[in-house]
Amino acid sequence: MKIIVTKNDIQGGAKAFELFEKGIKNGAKVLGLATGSTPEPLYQNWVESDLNCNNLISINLDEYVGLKPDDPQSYHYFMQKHLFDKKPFKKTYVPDGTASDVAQACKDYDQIIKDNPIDIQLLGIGRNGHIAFNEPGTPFDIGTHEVKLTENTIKANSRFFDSIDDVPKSAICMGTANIMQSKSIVLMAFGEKKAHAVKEMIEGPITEEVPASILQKHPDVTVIVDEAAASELDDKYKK
Ligand SMILES: N[C@@H]1[C@@H](O)[C@H](O)[C@@H](COP(=O)(O)O)O[C@@H]1O
Repeated sequence: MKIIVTKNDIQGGAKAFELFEKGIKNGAKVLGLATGSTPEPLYQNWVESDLNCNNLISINLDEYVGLKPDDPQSYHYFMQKHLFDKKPFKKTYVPDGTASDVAQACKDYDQIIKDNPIDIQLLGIGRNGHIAFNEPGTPFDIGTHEVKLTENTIKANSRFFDSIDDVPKSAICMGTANIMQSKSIVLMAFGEKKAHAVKEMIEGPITEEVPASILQKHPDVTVIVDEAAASELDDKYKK
């Protein structure tokens, strides 16, 4: 894993954008994209840039079950607002949280990923080490699936909702196996609340209890962390 430590999230977002821009200029066509507060500085750099996205395909990691695309808390809405409205892509995919047959929607999403292998996958990380919504204990070898969100995640994500009761209880999300098939991965983490998860991901054992730890096995991962998120890391990673 390549670790880049930046002063803060603004610099981290700029660095992540540099990596995406370079990758796209070198031929990356399919991007795996993520939501949450972490990628916002990246998307801000993106929309302010002159990067043309007309030939790009995006495949998002996850979506809440039950939220319509025009629901302001949905990940569809987030992506439109932060990126796609300002930078139109050739095609964008986000899991269908309103599908009547969720199992079929998951299979369809696996097929989309198979047909469009991801060149660069963007990830954030949850405080418990989750990636996308792959919670601790999720098998490493599964594809897109419906996941019941843990109380920790519901609590952490309730900051985006009026009340904790409004947070959906489940989501459709790419599996760890889908993520590991991406050619390259850029993971961003900012703030001291992520410091422990970052340490476990990089220095801890590879275990399904820390979903992000599987990334130690991927040949091309860049981790962009600010000083706060890097604070628990061994000094040798901070150079
Ligand atoms: N499904 C998302 C993840 O993809 C994201 O990485 C995580 C962290 O969110 P944030 O970046 O807001 O800390 O939150 C959610 O659970």
